[in-house]
Amino acid sequence: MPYPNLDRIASPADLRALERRELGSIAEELRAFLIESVSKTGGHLSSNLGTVELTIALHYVFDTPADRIVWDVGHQTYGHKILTGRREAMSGLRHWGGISGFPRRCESEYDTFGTAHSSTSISAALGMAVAARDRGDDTHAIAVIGDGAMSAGMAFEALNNAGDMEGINLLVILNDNEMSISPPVGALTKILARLMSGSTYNAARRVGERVLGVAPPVADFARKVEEHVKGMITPGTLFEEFGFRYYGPIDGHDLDTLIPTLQNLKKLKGPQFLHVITRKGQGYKLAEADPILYHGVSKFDHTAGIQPAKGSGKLTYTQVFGDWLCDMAARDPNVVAITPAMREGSGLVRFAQEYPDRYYDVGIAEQHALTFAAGLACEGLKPVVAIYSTFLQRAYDQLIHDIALQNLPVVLAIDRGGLVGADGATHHGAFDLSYLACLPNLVIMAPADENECRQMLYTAVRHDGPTAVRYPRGSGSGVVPEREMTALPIGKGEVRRKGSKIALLAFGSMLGVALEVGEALDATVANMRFIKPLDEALIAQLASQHELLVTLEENAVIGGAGSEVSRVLDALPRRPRLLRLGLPDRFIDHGDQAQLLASVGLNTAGVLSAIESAYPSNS
Ligand SMILES: Cc1ncc(C[n+]2csc(CCOP(=O)(O)OP(=O)(O)O)c2C)c(N)n1
Ligand SMILES: CC(=O)[C@@H](O)[C@H](O)COP(=O)(O)O
Ligand SMILES: [Mg+2]
Repeated sequence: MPYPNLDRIASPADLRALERRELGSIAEELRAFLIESVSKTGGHLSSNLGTVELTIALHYVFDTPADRIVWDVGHQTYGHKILTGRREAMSGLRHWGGISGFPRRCESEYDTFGTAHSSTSISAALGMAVAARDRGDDTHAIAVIGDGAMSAGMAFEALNNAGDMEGINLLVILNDNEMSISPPVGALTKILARLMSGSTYNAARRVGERVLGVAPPVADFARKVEEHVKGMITPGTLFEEFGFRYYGPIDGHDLDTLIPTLQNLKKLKGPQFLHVITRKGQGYKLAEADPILYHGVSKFDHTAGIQPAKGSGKLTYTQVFGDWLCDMAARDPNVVAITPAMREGSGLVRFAQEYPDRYYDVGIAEQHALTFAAGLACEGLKPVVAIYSTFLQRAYDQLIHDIALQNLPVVLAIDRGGLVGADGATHHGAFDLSYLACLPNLVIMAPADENECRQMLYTAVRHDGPTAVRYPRGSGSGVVPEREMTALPIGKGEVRRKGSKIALLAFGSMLGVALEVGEALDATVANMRFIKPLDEALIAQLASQHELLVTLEENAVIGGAGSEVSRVLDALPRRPRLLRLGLPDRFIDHGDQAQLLASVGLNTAGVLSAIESAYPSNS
């Protein structure tokens, strides 16, 4: 499809050289390009369609990159990437060697701050605004944050800090589309809904029209907005109480409102808060109708839209978890489930429908999710927190201080353990075994197949103390879980293949590779199952019978399961050689999961070659 207007934009400077009336056609083409491009690469679609006009308006009004735009989460930055010289690169979005799906400082000077985990934008923009003030320059820092991301404690910590700051050019733009990935939850959602409901929104729009229609000088703008918006329309909004001047809500798809509003706000000093209303999926009917389905997509035909998956016949680990949870809830009325805003991704849709009174979506609030679970556990409930490995990083102190230290029976169902693929470095579950293994009281399991996942979850819920079951993104080898649930003996692994000289100790997802390597080398293969407590007796037995032990894990090699095996070996009278294989000490980019595993040597060929180097066949 031709994009004659977009073709003229190689950078925001080209955009700023245009007449305002020309921007409408840029928006139209940008939106069409986004749909075409994302349908070929996959990626986050709904949020990007919703921020087309806002992106154009920001780069048109502000002097980027000197003025800093910090995009919260950053999943809505495709338009920004296209307008900042990366249109060609969109064909490699989220693919091996291609550009990231999130802003990255190393990718462009316009990417002022790396994001992907939510709710960091106000803090980062505040830091930039304070630095600019202290340098004595007049640049602006703008945080663009969604209504979902706004629910996190960190966003409010930043507001609290910023609202008390003198002389800063900070603008927070709340991009309110009344959606997180799924519908937003909590009291803030209700406050925002009140701000934009019926008479308030319409009255605000009329104020905007009057004020902007006469293009008043800035002081007049500020005074009128204060009189009308503050005095008449939204007395004492939450954000004003935090020390911000609140403006809006305004229509985030109307360039004729957005641009003069931003131009006026640019002239004001101090913390400003602009409430913008957008629609997730705007301009693509299918995404407007189902913004959840189009939040994050694989390649699809954009004319036909996303079709029901044909299905590989294999269950994903997420589905295994979701099915287990429903079965478990049917058996045990004390089981409750918690998600920090990841209902779909964590496999909780069915549970939410079948057990609405036992389902808690707490918003993007991982820290709270864990402490909330701890409170429930204190009262005899059996909370299961469904959480991605990468987002659990947010709640580390809560895990230590509120759960592990008090030995509370909270089950962590940790999804996306290991390399996740296209989301890349920000989202890989690369560290959980390292940061969990050092915690007293915690039992940590990693299933080697789908049935083991179900049985481990059951083992976890039966255990009277904190537990973690860590499983990867996607499906396993296709093992169908048994309906029967049987608790595993805690801290016991199993030998899956007997060989000689070399023993492979596989943790979780690495068992398949270990078995292939075992066949090739006639090596012993153990499915270790537990990272904590480790099966020390099994390790001692393998140590006594083999010359080389090889640990395999899809986790940072530093501090992971292999390190724990090493500690066990230290205590033995005879210590065989140990080769620890896992993720290297660097951040790993985006790409296809199998490609990424191969790139770090965690496929069969890579493991064979590492063993050959460490223990040449003739040695
Ligand atoms: C700390 C953290 N938790 C969860 C997520 C997963 N996540 C990505 S986008 C998103 C929804 C964000 O909603 P909002 O900020 O309103 O943006 P929208 O998708 O509506 O554009 C969530 C929960 C995340 N990126 N970071
Ligand atoms: C931006 C973000 O954090 C989520 O949308 C994430 O990309 C979802 O990942 P999954 O596709 O693995 O559920
Ligand atoms: Mg939103």
